[in-house]
Amino acid sequence: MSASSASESPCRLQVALGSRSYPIHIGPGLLGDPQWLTPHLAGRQVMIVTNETVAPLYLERCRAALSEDLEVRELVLPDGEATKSLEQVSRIWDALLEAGFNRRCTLVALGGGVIGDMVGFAAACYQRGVAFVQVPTTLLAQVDSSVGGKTGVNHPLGKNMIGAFWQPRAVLVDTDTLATLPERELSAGLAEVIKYGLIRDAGFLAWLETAIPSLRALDATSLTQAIERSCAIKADIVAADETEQGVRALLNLGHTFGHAIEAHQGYGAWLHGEAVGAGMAMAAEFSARLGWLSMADVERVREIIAAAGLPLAAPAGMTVDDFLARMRLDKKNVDSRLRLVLLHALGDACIHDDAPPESLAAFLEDYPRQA
Ligand SMILES: NC(=O)c1ccc[n+]([C@@H]2O[C@H](COP(=O)([O-])OP(=O)(O)OC[C@H]3O[C@@H](n4cnc5c(N)ncnc54)[C@H](O)[C@@H]3O)[C@@H](O)[C@H]2O)c1
Ligand SMILES: O=C(O)C(=O)C[C@@H](O)[C@H](O)[C@H](O)COP(=O)(O)O
Ligand SMILES: [Zn+2]
Repeated sequence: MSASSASESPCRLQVALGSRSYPIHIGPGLLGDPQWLTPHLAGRQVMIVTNETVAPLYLERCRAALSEDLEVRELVLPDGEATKSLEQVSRIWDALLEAGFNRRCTLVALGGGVIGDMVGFAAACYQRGVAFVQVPTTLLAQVDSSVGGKTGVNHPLGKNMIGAFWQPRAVLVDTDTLATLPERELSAGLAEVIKYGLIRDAGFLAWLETAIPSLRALDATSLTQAIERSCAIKADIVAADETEQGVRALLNLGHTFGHAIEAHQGYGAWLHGEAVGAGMAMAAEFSARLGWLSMADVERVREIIAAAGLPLAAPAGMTVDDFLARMRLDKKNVDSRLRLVLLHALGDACIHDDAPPESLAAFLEDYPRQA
């Protein structure tokens, strides 16, 4: 993407949560410009937390947006989904205490969803809760993880099992950062973009069917359109149901299967977006088995997932029991009833806890595995 003037006015969305709200700013050149970050600082103590891949690319630019009179610290964590752990979150708490940071400090999460989820959780717990700002640098984080306040870490037995709902003060999406994103990570981000079309917006899905090549080619206009529409849908759903008592669970389309794949394969072997891509193909096909979706619609789902460069088949060797054991731990489940997000049409998702267990087991048995 081309860098443009930071004075260009970015898109501004709002996440409205009862009496509170926070902005999502989307545009090029936000990172190095003080006008976006400074208004959201709680006090003078600021800690930028990033990782070893993002630091050499963007830490200096982010640091430059903070004036000299602030007390700024930096913490660079290791990279990777396997590091999304309590151990790394503890390092954030250690650094905050060693710096003598108090309740008026602000954490800045500079990076992808792994950094955002961990920094948000560190902020939720430090001295019972401090301010944080999301500065997402992957497509996935810009369209999904930076918005909505789900924070946390993985457990060997399941994804995001330890965490808290803790909302950021603001989300600053600098679209210029996508220029350095590896192709595989861009595809992973597209999984969550496609998800929004599938659950809420058939028109957006139809647009994506034609726009996937330009999105994969990093066309700035198409990317900005996709990010804005994705964030608007997510902001709307989170505003309606902040803590996932109902409609927010729709954002989990493909995740019941996807999280099982990620945990079973070992965190990082499959990217989150890849697992969600295959998981959405599985959810579409299971919806068709139960008679809720036509095979023509399933084919459209499979085509767009494949066009985005995402896998369709489940991992080789992952058995029905491997799936079911992980799926039984899913956070959406109520008592012992397994809940799934399924499609009734493209653009219309529903939460189901009534799928016959024997149909699910038979479906998992039949679903194609990678060679
Ligand atoms: N909280 C939520 O609502 C939510 C939503 C979706 C996903 N998630 C979580 O987010 C995580 C996945 O996020 P992700 O896909 O961003 O993964 P990630 O954070 O691991 O980032 C992907 C890779 O890209 C690198 N990177 C980041 N920005 C870059 C840039 N601009 N240029 C080059 N490289 C860059 C990272 O260092 C990493 O290697 C998962 O843990 C998932 O569970 C959370
Ligand atoms: O924001 C949400 O709500 C989501 O479900 C978004 C998902 O894309 C994301 O992967 C989320 O972290 C999954 O949440 P979980 O509660 O299933 O762990
Ligand atoms: Zn997700």
